[in-house]
Amino acid sequence: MVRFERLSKTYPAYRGKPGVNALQSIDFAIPRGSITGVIGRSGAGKSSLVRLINGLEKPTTGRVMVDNKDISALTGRELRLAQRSIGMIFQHFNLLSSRTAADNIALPLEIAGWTKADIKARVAELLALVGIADKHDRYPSELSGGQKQRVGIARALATRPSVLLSDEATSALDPQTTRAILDLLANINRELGVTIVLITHEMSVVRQLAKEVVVLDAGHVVESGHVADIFTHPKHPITQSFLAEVIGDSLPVSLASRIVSEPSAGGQAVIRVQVRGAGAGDTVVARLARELGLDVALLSARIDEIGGRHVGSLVLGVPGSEDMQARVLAWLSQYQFSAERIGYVA
Ligand SMILES: Nc1ncnc2c1ncn2[C@@H]1O[C@H](COP(=O)(O)OP(=O)(O)OP(=O)(O)O)[C@@H](O)[C@H]1O
Repeated sequence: MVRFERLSKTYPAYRGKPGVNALQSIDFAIPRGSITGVIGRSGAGKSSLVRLINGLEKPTTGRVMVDNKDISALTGRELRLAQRSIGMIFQHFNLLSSRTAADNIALPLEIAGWTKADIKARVAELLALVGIADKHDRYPSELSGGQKQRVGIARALATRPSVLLSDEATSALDPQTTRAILDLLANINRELGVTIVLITHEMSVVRQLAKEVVVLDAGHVVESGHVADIFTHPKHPITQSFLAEVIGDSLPVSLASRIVSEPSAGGQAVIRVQVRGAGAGDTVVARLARELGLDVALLSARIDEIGGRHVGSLVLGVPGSEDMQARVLAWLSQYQFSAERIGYVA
């Protein structure tokens, strides 16, 4: 497990540039064997957090515990030994171009002083684990992005770490390859019990893989918890904006271009309804139409299922008077739907 205890990190002023409070009052634990997403925008402090976990940076105050060892207090040989229990994968893979896939994977084992025979057996095992046994003798330039990341994952797991840090590991990959790599990480977590810390700026990555999520903004943890809870009840505006990106709260262009701010005779009000909860969106349109005796149009809908709960939004076209629209909003609010009128269409 990884635990941050009242941690802060300040980079001192340098050559006329002011000091930076990169992380402040960081206090949370990443449970052993979990897959935890750490999400934040550029500059939120994600890379600083990674460097603190693997001991490349020292905290200004507080400490980082990895497997009950205070990594921030270790130096020299002790630190290098502790770092063997923390594997790391990177956005740009960081493979040595002069070494084959097998030799890249062997590198940490050579550094750890394994025998040639042990290295050979372990490398074969790792290549099979990541699904590229046939790429043993290939150089990085002969591999696709996904295959390079598989080599990166095998190398990170070589010394049997208890924690795997993934720093934007799928950011350079296409969506299909991203999914395959995230599936591989899920299998590794399940089979080896490795704790995975997913550092990312993409909520879609968190949604696919993580069970827990920590939202970082300007050096602070602004929200954390189970992914399904955060997706269904995001509290902080930064979390809401991440969610809007993945659950498609933005309107289709064809609809957005028709929306105007003033009603017109015979037109409809456009009402957006947030859907957050178990099966919440299933019957809302039918019930609304039936109970209020109204022809409600479904202009757009996007609903995902996350952790067994429905998350997304419906955009309804509601005909009739101001008074009728107010009744619709009141009806939705009575059933705990968050809804707003975003304009009108003719
Ligand atoms: N070595 C350093 N010296 C001075 N300031 C730094 C250093 N590293 C990071 N910072 C500053 O600390 C803050 C947090 O940076 P960090 O790289 O941890 O964020 P990030 O979330 O990883 O961003 P990105 O996704 O862009 O890499 C930023 O304001 C950054 O400019």
